[in-house]
Amino acid sequence: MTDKNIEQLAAEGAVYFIFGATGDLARRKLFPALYSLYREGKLGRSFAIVGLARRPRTDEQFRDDVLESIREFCRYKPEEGGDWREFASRFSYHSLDIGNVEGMRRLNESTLELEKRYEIPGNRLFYLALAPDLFGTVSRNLRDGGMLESKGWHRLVIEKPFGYDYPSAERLNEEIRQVFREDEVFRIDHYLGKEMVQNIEVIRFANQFFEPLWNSNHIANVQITLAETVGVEERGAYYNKSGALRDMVQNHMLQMLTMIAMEPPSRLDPEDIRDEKVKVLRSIRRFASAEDVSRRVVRGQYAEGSAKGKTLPGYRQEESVPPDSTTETFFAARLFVDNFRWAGVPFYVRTGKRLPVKSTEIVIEFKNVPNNVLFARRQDLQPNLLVIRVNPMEGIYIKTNAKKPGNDMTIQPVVMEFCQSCLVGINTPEAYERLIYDAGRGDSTYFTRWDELAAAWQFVDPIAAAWRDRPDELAFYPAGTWGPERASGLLAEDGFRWWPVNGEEEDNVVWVSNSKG
Ligand SMILES: NC(=O)C1=CN([C@@H]2O[C@H](COP(=O)(O)OP(=O)(O)OC[C@H]3O[C@@H](n4cnc5c(N)ncnc54)[C@H](OP(=O)(O)O)[C@@H]3O)[C@@H](O)[C@H]2O)C=CC1
Ligand SMILES: O=C1O[C@H](COP(=O)(O)O)[C@@H](O)[C@H](O)[C@H]1O
Repeated sequence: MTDKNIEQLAAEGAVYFIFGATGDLARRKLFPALYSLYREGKLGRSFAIVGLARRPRTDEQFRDDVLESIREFCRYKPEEGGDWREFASRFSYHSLDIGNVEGMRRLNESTLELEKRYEIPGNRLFYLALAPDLFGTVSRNLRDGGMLESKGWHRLVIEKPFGYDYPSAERLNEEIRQVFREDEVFRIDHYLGKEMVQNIEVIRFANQFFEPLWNSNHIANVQITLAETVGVEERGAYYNKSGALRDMVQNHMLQMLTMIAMEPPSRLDPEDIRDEKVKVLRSIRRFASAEDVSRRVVRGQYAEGSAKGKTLPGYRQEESVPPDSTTETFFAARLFVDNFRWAGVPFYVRTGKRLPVKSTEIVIEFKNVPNNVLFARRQDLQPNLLVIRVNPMEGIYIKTNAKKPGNDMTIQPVVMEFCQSCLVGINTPEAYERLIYDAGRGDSTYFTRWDELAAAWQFVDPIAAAWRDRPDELAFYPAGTWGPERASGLLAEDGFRWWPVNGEEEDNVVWVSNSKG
């Protein structure tokens, strides 16, 4: 699709239906994102937003809820510019049990009136902020209730988790496919909406610096860390069935890996980009056996610990978690992408809850200069690094070696950082903003296609199966630490180590950054 087409589609406007409008996701992410888009004129020429859930609410009560959520979570404040009343007037609430087809018919009638009033040409975007077991029912009832008969386009935006394993994901996909075409389905992975994840394409494909080096001849290893300080909070009912593998690895971690590893697409077209990503997912070396999983994967659960002088409960002591749970809250692994470009390069991935910092970073560690007669044996020589800081700090830095000023030939590692989120005036859009905007204009680049999702589940399922047979291999780590010791062992076995994340400085490194005055 050309830029011009995309802009025209965005300009047409649509009715945005938020199913699950009284829920947590709508409150914390979706309403604020819609308001930011409104403030930036990105909801199209004309729009209306309909919130749906079972509990009764008047339009006025609903608008008050929305206002509260925007005040709390949005990067734009209704009091500081913009026309809040105009925005609020486009919001309405419809009480509906999505199992009820008659209710859907009534929704269609009121939607036709809305479309007439605001001159919206029948474009309808259905955002399902609902439990996944309702996705199939909603899809069927949207069709049976006549909601898909309007003249414009129809798009279904679906939240994660998309299934629990490959068979359940396939069943779910089949239910949706009975009603929607693949190009009408937008499966959210909010990491793909993050500014720095999207920036990977530019860093890789618009810099002659990096592209020639982006392969196993020059890269020693890749490290992807997604660390969180939070515990399971009140989400135990969901998380205890999911664990880090399904909650983070199957989606966000593998998506970041594919962005780093994929071949350049022939065009910047959603299908071309996603074709390349699928190839990576299919090239990730499968685990051959339970022993292979034990060798290459570390599985942990946080025990009681502390952070900032505060005692933190262990996972099993959390209120919403069974006291004998064997669910993993930490995952680390050594993965390989078995293709020409990446042969033999380890990709170390780790994610966990109750780690010391909140930080998502991708480190590319380069090989040392070959046969460097001058410096190869120097203790002070460090490998070059390229670090992409995804979240919450956004930016990029490179670590190089330089001569320390003085009479001796002492080597000094120097970091040069561009801290994007430190720039005054930068008000980075939230991932959900970008994704709702893209869905509104029909750009599916940063959504997961079914074959990507299928490949990710097919990779992850054997790990879960191996764990079922070996529950004793769960290792406990004190909350507030970097997970089980073995996570460092994974790298040490190959002669590597995890590089510090979150801008933690090491001794003897000169750090030049727009964040440090
Ligand atoms: N919260 C988050 O941060 C994240 C959530 N997600 C995913 O988003 C989805 C929603 O999550 P979340 O908002 O936390 O869930 P909540 O439990 O907070 O909200 C669920 C919503 O669904 C509505 N609902 C439930 N049953 C029906 C029904 N039969 N008919 C109509 N509406 C119904 C509820 O309203 P009512 O009871 O009034 O009917 C409520 O508005 C899930 O798939 C979750 O995995 C993904 C990433 C992050
Ligand atoms: O999808 C999820 O992501 C969040 C972490 O997202 P981030 O944008 O804050 O890094 C995680 O806490 C949650 O368990 C998971 O479901």
